[in-house]
Amino acid sequence: MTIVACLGVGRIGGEVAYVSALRKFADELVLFDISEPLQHAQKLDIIHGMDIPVSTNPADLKDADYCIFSAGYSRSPNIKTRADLFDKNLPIAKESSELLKGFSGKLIVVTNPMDVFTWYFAKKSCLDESQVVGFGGLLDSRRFTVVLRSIGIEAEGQVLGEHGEHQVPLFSSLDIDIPIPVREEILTGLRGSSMPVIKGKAGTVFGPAYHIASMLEKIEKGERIICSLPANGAYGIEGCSLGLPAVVTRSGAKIDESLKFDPWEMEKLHEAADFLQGLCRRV
Ligand SMILES: NC(=O)c1ccc[n+]([C@@H]2O[C@H](COP(=O)([O-])OP(=O)(O)OC[C@H]3O[C@@H](n4cnc5c(N)ncnc54)[C@H](O)[C@@H]3O)[C@@H](O)[C@H]2O)c1
Ligand SMILES: O=C(O)C[C@H](O)C(=O)O
Repeated sequence: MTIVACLGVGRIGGEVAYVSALRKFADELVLFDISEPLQHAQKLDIIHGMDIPVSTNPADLKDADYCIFSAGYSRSPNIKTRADLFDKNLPIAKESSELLKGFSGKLIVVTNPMDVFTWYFAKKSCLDESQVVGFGGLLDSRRFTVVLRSIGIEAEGQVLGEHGEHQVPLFSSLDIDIPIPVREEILTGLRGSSMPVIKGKAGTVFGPAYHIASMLEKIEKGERIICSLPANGAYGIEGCSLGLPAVVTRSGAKIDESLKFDPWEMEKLHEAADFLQGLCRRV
């Protein structure tokens, strides 16, 4: 029996609840949002579709196996980067950590800037670091796969680093050599890949929700994923959480340190770490 909770049930939380019920991953849902009418509407909309117990009692959050943290502000077209949401979403993360007292499941951090809030919950909240993992790398990797396919390269893209401007697509693992100027051009495209969705429908929904639900399933199976974790010295990085390959289970996570980076990738990864260390110091 698996209980999935969503803390913040706007676009992302609502869709993840729906998709994880639809995929029969969740046997029970707990929905919490600061907006009571929205929370009620999301519950009704789900149970009008399928038979699944849905609690809206915040006291039930602590009994969930997985809690998706998706409360807070999202980007509008005039908010340039995810990092620009830091000041507005930090108080929401702090408030939410109060609601998570006694929670012993796995927290999946989605709210942006996601890597920084992963660090916050892992290092500064009432939770144990082993309970916390950030979502973003699987989505960025899929976007990279889509771009590679559009230029005739059939490969599964992998994107590490920040879920944001300092993302690091891995080119050296591809069968084909991609020159630096082309890499930079692709990277610029990847940085902007969610904006047409935000402009067209106010926020990304299906892509993230699909991959968050997949991530829960991969955690259950102990499959390798790309996710945000405090690096704690991996690849020579300290003082921040960022996207790395890892095997994550309910009880912990093991970063896969076997990847080999070329100099361009290594430089980008350390730029991501430098940037995120600055923000993580502020939590
Ligand atoms: N990591 C990723 O890949 C990824 C993908 C998509 C969105 N996001 C981020 O996820 C967050 C949510 O995005 P969204 O599109 O669902 O936004 P949204 O505005 O649709 O939903 C956010 C919800 O949070 C609620 N909320 C605000 N303060 C709260 C509090 N203190 N307690 C409980 N609920 C509270 C709001 O009422 C709202 O319903 C944003 O920060 C967005 O940037 C991240
Ligand atoms: O781009 C955003 O602001 C939303 C989210 O982080 C995404 O990548 O879809």
